[in-house]
Amino acid sequence: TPYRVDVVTIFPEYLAPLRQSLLGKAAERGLVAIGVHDLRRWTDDVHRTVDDAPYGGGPGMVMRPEPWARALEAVRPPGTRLVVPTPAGRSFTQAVAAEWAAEPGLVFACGRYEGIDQRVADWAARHGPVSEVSIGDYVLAGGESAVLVMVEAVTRLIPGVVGNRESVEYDSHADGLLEGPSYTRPASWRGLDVPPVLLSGDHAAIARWRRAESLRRTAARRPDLLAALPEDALGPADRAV
Ligand SMILES: N#Cc1c(-c2ccc3cc[nH]c3c2)n[nH]c1N
Repeated sequence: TPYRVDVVTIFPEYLAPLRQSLLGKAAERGLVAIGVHDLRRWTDDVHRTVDDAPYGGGPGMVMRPEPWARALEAVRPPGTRLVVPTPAGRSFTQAVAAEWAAEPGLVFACGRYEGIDQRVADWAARHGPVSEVSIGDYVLAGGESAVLVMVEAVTRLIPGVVGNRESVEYDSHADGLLEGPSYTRPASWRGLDVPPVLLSGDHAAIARWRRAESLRRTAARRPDLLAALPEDALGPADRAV
């Protein structure tokens, strides 16, 4: 059975890229099934109202709970994880993507305005797991871009979606570190040469070099990742770096 992704949004056309390329092919091959649903389908007034003023005052509008509850009752298979993108969420990481890729599917609730009435997530938690997550420390105008990011990160981990399995395992963040630099032909280009070890054919030396480059780059660009590594992640050879 395909990995099922459903997205509820007031901008369904924003999710059109989900039908392109990698994901489009995976959908054609029956590995992934994607549904995009317009929240306004579940409104009950002639104006198809989805928002209202915030209790307690403050700027902007808040998304009303009732259309969301009707939409999720129609779209969400019981027990399926509901993902709510929000700048106030827990961090979405490669580890979270891997966890979700092992589940049967996901339902995404895309907020707009100042967000969705909190009672929607609270109510939804009675019918299955709910994850309020953020894709980074910057502010977007809505959840749709975050959904595109998370759907890509999760579905590429589903077996068969990415042809070359190895490229998934050797990703940055797959082992908690950043991947090192990559090179291809020509060996010398505009006065810049490929590191000789990569042309040596000595696979043990190449593996050592790549590990050292990965550690060096991680220490330089993301020391937070290095600090977060489990105790036994760095071997004796790594300490030499
Ligand atoms: N995920 C995530 C987000 C958002 C986000 C998510 C949903 C809404 C709804 C209105 N504004 C939003 C911003 N901003 N920055 C992130 N990393």
